[in-house]
Amino acid sequence: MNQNQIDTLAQDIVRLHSHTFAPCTPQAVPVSTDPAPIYQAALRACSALGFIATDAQCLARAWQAQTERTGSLDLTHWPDTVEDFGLQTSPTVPDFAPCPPALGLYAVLPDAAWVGRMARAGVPTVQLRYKSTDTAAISAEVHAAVEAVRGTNARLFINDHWQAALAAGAYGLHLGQEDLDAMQPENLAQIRRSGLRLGVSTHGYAEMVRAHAIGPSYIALGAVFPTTLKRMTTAPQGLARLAAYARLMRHYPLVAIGGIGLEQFPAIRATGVGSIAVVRALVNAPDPEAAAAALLQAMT
Ligand SMILES: Cc1ncc(COP(=O)(O)OP(=O)(O)O)c(N)n1
Ligand SMILES: Cc1ncsc1CCOP(=O)(O)O
Ligand SMILES: [Mg+2]
Repeated sequence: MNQNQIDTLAQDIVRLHSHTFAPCTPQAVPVSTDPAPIYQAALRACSALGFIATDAQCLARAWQAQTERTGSLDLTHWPDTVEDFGLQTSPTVPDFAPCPPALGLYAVLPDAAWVGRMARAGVPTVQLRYKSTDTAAISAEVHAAVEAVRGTNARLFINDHWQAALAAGAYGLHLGQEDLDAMQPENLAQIRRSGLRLGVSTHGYAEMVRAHAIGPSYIALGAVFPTTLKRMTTAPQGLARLAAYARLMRHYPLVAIGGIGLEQFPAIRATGVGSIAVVRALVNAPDPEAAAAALLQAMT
């Protein structure tokens, strides 16, 4: 295939998928040494469709693998098969304790008092997201959160503080990509052996590939919409990408997060994710219990 044919192929992929991923902010095409024409065309197309370099590279490999696996180039079929992303259907390492496939409404909360309040309001999955570097304060808040959900049906995940989560006997732990960077393989192995469930944040294809290699209990996908609560290094993913990610990661319990309120619930649910995580929709609500009831209703 010559350069003109590769360019035409790239344009065809963009033409067929730009309506799905619009609006797109084209990204620079990453330098690549892979000479395969499908890879080259897909790399250009995915960059034009707004995927950041690492994600465009993952997608280009997947387009190439999909074509080799099926024996034909189907430009209409956006890659959605884990094997085409170089992943096995079941991860080998370390494979964490399972959690239910649908975690339902997931409240991410700033302290143990909020955790108890939302657990008593019937929210099935709650997270203590207590930002502090004071080890004693962290330990006290995590223990208080574990106590706060006692007698309710809520599953409690602890954000960031894995040692405290282990010590307090929480249901699970949530880690982001930077948290994973700071972990030793032995730390992850210890968490897995303890039976603590692990949720991992992802913001695109490359991070999903990384998460899959760890084999977490669930995968969080975000930020779907702009959020004021966290400085994100990636652009909001939007509904179309969320749907594509949800198709690829369908074997995992999935959690959508970021800028989601009651109004967005139907569209998010339609992507197939079994859980929606919110912060402001609950903690900024004039009546958080009433807001929880409405969000719970929208989850069913
Ligand atoms: C359910 C869920 N998804 C994503 C996050 C974000 O985690 P992380 O990227 O580590 O950022 P911080 O929350 O630690 O600021 C989350 N907490 N929960
Ligand atoms: C912690 C976190 N991680 C990704 S978005 C986010 C904050 C979500 O808050 P909100 O639901 O208020 O947008
Ligand atoms: Mg974190």
